[in-house]
Amino acid sequence: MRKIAFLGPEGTVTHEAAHYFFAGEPHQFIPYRLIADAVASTVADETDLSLVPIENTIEGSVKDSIDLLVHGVDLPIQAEWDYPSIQNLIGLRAEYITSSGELDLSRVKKVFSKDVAIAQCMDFIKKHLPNAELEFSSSTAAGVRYVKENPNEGYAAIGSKLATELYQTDLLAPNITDHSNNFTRFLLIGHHPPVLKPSDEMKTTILVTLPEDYPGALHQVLSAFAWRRINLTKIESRPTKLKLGSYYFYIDIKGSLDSVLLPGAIAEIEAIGCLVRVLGSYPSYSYSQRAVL
Ligand SMILES: O=C(O)C(=O)C[C@]1(C(=O)O)C=C[C@@H](O)C=C1
Repeated sequence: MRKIAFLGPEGTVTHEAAHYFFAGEPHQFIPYRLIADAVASTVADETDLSLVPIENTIEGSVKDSIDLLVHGVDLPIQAEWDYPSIQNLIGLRAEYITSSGELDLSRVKKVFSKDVAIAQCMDFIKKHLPNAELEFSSSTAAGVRYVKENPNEGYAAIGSKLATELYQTDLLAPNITDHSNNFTRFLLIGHHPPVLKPSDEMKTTILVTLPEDYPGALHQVLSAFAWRRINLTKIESRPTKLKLGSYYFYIDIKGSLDSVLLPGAIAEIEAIGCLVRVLGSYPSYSYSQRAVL
């Protein structure tokens, strides 16, 4: 049975996404306290693969995950998929019920959740939780578990429906993200390729470090893809962490590394002195597709 590492404890959005895409397959999902710990378990071969959030509709890139892929480890991307990130306000209902039987959210004193999840719900927080301090937890489910363990404090958490059930808490307000179309893209990384359904869409992710003192290098990189009509779906710069002002580019490309044109584009940008590292060439799945056979 394949072991899949994820950001725990049980009940995170990552855990929900893992269940959804591997439904019906006998996988063992193993929770870790941090994304870095999950990925380290895959590096150490204690788990076969790690599932990590990489990008969100509202918040953009999950920078910790990108930096891990780039600086921390050398694990190839095996697949990506999109999963709806539905956040809910969770707590112990009895704490917020007035004598007339109404739910009074102005009594919430503190809200716990992962930074990314709090950022996804800022409109709701501003409007409905005027007296709540915000406190980051290591994951959404860690926040929900903490609220359950600390009753009568006026605490609430932002997290998944799965966490509400697992930690026997109440849904104080469902679906509170700023936009209903809130998706998170997850990457499955590791050396052991999973058995997956073929997908109509393949993607390739590369890291490009530009040569120094080469004016217009980024323009040349982009034009190597443009004139071949290769579609870039994402380009993001991140610091190399080696020197102030030094960046690499994280580029998602539509298409497989086996396609006719992509190797030529990569060779062209290497020829001008760019360093290119391929992070993976893999199937991409939307929410309506499931990845297992
Ligand atoms: O904390 C969780 O529940 C996670 O799975 C992590 C994470 C993230 O950091 O992007 C994943 C998806 C959600 O958008 C919010 C949080």
